[in-house]
Amino acid sequence: MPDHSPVTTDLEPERAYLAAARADLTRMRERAESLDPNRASDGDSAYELAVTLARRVASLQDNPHTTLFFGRIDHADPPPRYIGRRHVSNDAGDPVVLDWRAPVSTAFYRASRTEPMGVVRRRRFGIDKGQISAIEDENLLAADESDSSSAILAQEIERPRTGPMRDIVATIQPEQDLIVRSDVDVSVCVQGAPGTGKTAVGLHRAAWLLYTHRDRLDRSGVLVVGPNRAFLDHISAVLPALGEVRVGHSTAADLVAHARVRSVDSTEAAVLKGDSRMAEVLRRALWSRVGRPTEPLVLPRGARKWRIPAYEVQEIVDELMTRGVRFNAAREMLPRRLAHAVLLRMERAGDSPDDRVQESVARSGPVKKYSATVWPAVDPAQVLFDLWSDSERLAAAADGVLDADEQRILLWGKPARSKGTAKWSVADVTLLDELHDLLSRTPSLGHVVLDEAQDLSPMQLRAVGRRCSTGAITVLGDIAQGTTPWATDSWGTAMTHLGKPEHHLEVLDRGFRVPAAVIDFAARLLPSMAPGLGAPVSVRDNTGELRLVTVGEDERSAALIEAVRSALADPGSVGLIVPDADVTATAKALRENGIEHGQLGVESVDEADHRVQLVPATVAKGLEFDHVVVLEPSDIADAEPDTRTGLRRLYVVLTRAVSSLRVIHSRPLPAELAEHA
Ligand SMILES: Nc1ncnc2c1ncn2[C@@H]1O[C@H](COP(=O)(O)OP(=O)(O)OP(=O)(O)O)[C@@H](O)[C@H]1O
Repeated sequence: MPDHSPVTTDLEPERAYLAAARADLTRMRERAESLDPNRASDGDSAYELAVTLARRVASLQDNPHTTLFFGRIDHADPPPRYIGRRHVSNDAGDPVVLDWRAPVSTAFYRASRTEPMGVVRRRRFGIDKGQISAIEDENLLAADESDSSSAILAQEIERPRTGPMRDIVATIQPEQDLIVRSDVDVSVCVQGAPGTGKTAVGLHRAAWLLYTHRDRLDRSGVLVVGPNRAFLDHISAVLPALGEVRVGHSTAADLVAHARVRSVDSTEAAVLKGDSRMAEVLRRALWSRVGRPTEPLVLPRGARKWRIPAYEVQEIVDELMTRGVRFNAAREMLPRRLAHAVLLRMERAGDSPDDRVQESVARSGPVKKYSATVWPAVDPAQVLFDLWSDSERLAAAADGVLDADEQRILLWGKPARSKGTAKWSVADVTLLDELHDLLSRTPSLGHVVLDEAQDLSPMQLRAVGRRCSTGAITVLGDIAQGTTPWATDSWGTAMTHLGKPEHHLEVLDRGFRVPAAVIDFAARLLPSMAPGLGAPVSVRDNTGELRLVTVGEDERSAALIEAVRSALADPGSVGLIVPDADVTATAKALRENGIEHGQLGVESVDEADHRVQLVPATVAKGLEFDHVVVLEPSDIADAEPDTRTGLRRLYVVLTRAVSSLRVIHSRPLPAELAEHA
C-alpha cells in the first residue's frame, strides 16, 4: 500500500469542520469589532488601542481563496489537530485550528516514520478556490518503505507561477523547517543552489520568530535585506500573507544611504574600498582628528583663574581614547573630565564645590570652547573627502595597512572642491556608514534576514552586521551565484565580517524551481566558476523544456518575439532576460509587436503585474518566471569585468525558469556552456 493514500470518504466531514472553523473565525472577528477603544483611560491609550484593534480585526479576515487549514495531525488520542495559517478558537476557547508556528505544529512538518513524534497519521488537504478538494493520508506507523511522495506536495511545486512569490507554509520540508525554527539567538547561514527555497525559508523564519518571540522582536524590529527593488517587490507579499505586516524590507544600498550615489568606482577601487582593511584605515583617520593640546585650559571664575596644564589635558584625552567607547561618546565626556580636574584644584585650594559646580564648569563657555578645539565635532563626509583628496592624510591613516599602489588607487584623480560637491560611489557610502558607526553606535534590530549575501563586500557585510549586533541574523546565499568582483568565497569569512563567527551553516540541495533539463544545462558552468559546488537535485516531476535557438544577427529580434509569443501560449509568467545594453532596443521591439510588458530595474518594479517582464541580466537575481527567454548568453557573460563573474551571471540568469527556458543567440554560446551540447 502506498504511504500517501488519497482519501475520498472523509471529504464531507472535513468540509463541515472547515465551515464550522470559518464560523468561529467570523465570531472572533465580530468580537474584536465590537470592542470600544474609547474605554481606554486617556486619549493616547484610546488611539493605541484603536490601532491594535484595527490590526486585530484585519488579521481575522477570512481569505476566501484559501482554507483555514491545510493539514491535520492525529495522535493516538483525539482530538486531531488542524494546522493553518492562523490560530482559530471556538466559543469555549478551545483551539479549532493551530497556527503553523505553534510548537505543537512542528510535528506536522517533521514527523517521519523513523521519528513519528507521537503522530500516527498526517493528513494533507488539497485546496481549490477556498474549498477542500482532496485529502491525502500518510500513515506514520506503516512499516513498509513504499512510495513516500505526496501528490498534493507535487501539485504545489508544479503549479504555474503568476505574480509575486507566495508562501510555502503548507509544504515546508523537514530540512527547511529545521532552519525556520532555529533558536532565536542562533545565527544561521544557508548555502543553497538556485531554487532550493532559501528566500522562502528566510521569510518563514522571520514569521516564525515574530510569532514565537513577539514582544522582544516587535520592539526591536525585524528587517529583510535583498539585492534590489525588483526582488523586494517579488517577495513583498509573503510576510503579509502570513499575517506579518511590520517587517521592514530594504535593499543593502538603502541601508547605508547617507549620500546620493553619483559616481561609479573602477573595479579595483571598488574592491579595495570594500576590503575589510578599510575599517582600520577609517578608524585611524577618524581618531586622528582628536588634537594634541598645546595650551593650558584657563577658566576664570569669580576672582580666580583655574589652570589645567596641557600635559594633564593630554592624559585625560589619552584615557578617553582608550576606553573603547564611540568617538562622540568620548567627546561628550571631555568637558566633564576637564571640569573634574578643575574641581580637584578647587578642593586643593580649600573650597568644597559640589556636583552642581562641576556641572556648571563643564557647561561654561571656556571649557566648552577648549574641549571643542582639542576634540572637534567631525562630519564623516569630511573625513572621507580628506582621505580621497589628500595623499598625506591617506598615507598617515593607511600606513602599514595599504601599500603605496593601493593608496594611489584610492586617491581621486580630480578631487572635488568640497565634501558637498563630492561624487560618492556605492562603496563610498558604505564607508560613510562605517564612519557614522565609529562616531555613534548604530542601533541594532532584533533580527535581520539577509538574502543574496554572497554579493556583499566585507565592508557591506559589516554594515549589515552592525544592524543586528545584539540580535541574530539569517544569511541566505549561494557562492556560485556571486556576481560582484568582491563576492565572498567563504561563508565562514562572510559570517565573521557580519560579526557572527559563531553560527550554524546549513546546506539546501533539493531544487523546487528549476526543472532537470534546465538545471543540467546551467550546471555545465559550475566546474569553471564554482568548483566544488553541486547543482541542486530537481524534485520537480516535470523535466522542463529547453530550447536553444541559433539565428543570424538580423533574425535575432524576430526570433525573440517568436519565443515570447510561444511562451505566452502556455500559462504562467514570462521573463525575458537580456543583456543590460539591449534593454531599450528589446522594449522597443516588444512595443512594436504589440506585446504588453513590464520592465524591471534596480530601482523599478512593474506595478501593473504584466505577464511578460523585461529583465536586465543584472536584475534577474532571486526572481523566477514560469517561462524564461534569454537573449545572447555570451553578451551577458562578456558584460562582466572578468570571466568568472560573467559565467556566474549567466548561471543566475539560466536558473530563473520554472517550466521552460528558451535561449536565443547569434553569437556562439560560451565554451563552458556549449561543451557536451
Ligand atoms: N517546500 C516547498 N514547497 C513548495 N514550494 C517551495 C518549497 N520550497 C521552495 N519552494 C518554491 O521554490 C521556488 C524557489 O524558492 P526560492 O526563491 O526561495 O529559492 P532560492 O534558493 O532563494 O533561489 P535563488 O538562489 O535562485 O534565489 C519558489 O517558488 C518557492 O516558493
